[in-house]
Amino acid sequence: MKIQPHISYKDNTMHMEQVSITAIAKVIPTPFYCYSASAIKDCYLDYKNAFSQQDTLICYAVKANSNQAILALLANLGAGADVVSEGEIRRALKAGISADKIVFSGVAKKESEIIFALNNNILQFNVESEPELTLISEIASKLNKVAAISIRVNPNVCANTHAKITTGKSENKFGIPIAKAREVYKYAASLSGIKVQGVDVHIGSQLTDLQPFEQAFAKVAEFTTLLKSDGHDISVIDVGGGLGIDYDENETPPNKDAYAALVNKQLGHLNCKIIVEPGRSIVGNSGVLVSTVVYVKKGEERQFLIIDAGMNDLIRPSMYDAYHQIKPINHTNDKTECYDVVGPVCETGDTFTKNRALPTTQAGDLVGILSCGAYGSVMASSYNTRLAAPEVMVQDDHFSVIRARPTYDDIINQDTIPEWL
Ligand SMILES: Cc1ncc(COP(=O)(O)O)c(C=O)c1O
Ligand SMILES: N[C@@H](CCCC[NH3+])C(=O)O
Repeated sequence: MKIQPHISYKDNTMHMEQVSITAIAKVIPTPFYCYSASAIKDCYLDYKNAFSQQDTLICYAVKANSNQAILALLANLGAGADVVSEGEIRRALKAGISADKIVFSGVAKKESEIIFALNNNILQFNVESEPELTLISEIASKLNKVAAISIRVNPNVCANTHAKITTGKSENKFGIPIAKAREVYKYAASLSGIKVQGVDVHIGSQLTDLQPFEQAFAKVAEFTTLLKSDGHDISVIDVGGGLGIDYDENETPPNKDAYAALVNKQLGHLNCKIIVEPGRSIVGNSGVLVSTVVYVKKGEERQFLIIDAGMNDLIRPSMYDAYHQIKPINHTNDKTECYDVVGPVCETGDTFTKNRALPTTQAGDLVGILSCGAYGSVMASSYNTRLAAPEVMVQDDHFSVIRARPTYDDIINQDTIPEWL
C-alpha cells in the first residue's frame, strides 16, 4: 500500500523506496529523520518540466532543509539556491551550487553578509528595505563591485495560510509596499554600485490554492510594466516560493504544472527570466521522522503515546498547530484507539496530535511522522539537552547517514565556565 510516492508498506512494514525503515532503526537509534533522495529528485524535476517552456531558474529555498547531502543532490540536478544568511551561502557554495545561481533574500542582511555575498559574486540581492539598499550601494562602491538587485515588493495579498507564515500582507515585516516601490526603484537607479535588474515577491508558505498567487502576480505584472515605462531595465521576475504540499491524505494542493501555467499566464508577456524559490514543495514529502514509543500512559481523560521525538526535533505542531500524518512503522494491528501523541520535553505544547485514532500501539513500537522533510530538522534545537536527531538518506535499496547524532560532550562542551566563577 502506497502512502506517499516513495513511501509504502511491504509485508506490513513501512519502506522508503526499497529500504525497510525497521531495518534502519536496527542500526540507528530513534529518533531520526529519514529522507528519500528519489522523492526530492522527482519533485525538483517536476518543477523543471513544469517550467520547461519558460526561461526559469529554480532556486531551492535552502532554509527548508539545508543538509549538505540534499543541497549536493539538487546542485547535481542544476538547481540554484535562495539563501537568507551567510551560513546558507556557505552551505550552497560548498555543495556545488555556483554563485551565479544564488539569490540572497532576508530582511536583516548585515554588513559582513553583504560583503561576503558581493565577494562571491552572487546572482542577485532581493532587497527588502531602503536602508538595506543604501548599505549595499555603499559596500559595493567601496569594493568596486556592482550588486545586481531585485526589490521585494509587498503586494498586501492574503495568502490563506497560517498567520505565522504569511509574508505578503502590509502588516508583515517583509518587502516594500508595492504602492511605494516605484519611488524606491527610482532611488535604487540613482545609487552607485547598484544594478536594478528585477522584481521579487514572496507572499507566504504552504499555500494550498493558486488564487493568492494569481492576485499577487497580477499586481507584480502591472507594476513591472510601470517600471519598464519608467525606463528600468527589468529582466528578472522572482516569484518566490510557497507552493503547499499535502500534509493530510485528503488535501490536494495545486500541482507544479498548474502553478507554472499561472506564472506564465500572469507574467509570460513581460519576457523576463523567471526565478522560483520553492522549498517545502521540493523536500517536504520526502521525509519521515521515525520515533519509538517509550510509554503508553493512560491518563484520567486521555491516553498518551509518549514517544522519543519531541518538539525540539519537530516544532511545527506546537508552533503552527500543524497537522502531520502519524503512521505505525510496523502495521500489525487493525484495531484502533485514540491517543494524544506527545514527546519527552517538559512543555505541555510538546504535543504532535490530540485524540487521534491510530492502530493500537505498545511501548517499543516504531511510529513515523510523515511530511517532515521541510522545516523539520532545520528548526530543531537541543532544548532539554536533547541530542539533535540524526538524518539518513535512502536511495533505491541503500541508505547513508547524512548527519550523525552529536554526543553529549559535543553540546555540553560548547559552554565555557568563566575562570572567575
Ligand atoms: C523569500 C522566501 N523564498 C522562498 C521561501 C520558501 O517557501 P516554501 O518552502 O514555502 O516554498 C520562503 C519561505 O517562506 C521565503 O521566505
Ligand atoms: N517554518 C515554516 C515555514 C516558514 C517558511 C519560511 N519563510 C513551516 O514550518 O511551515
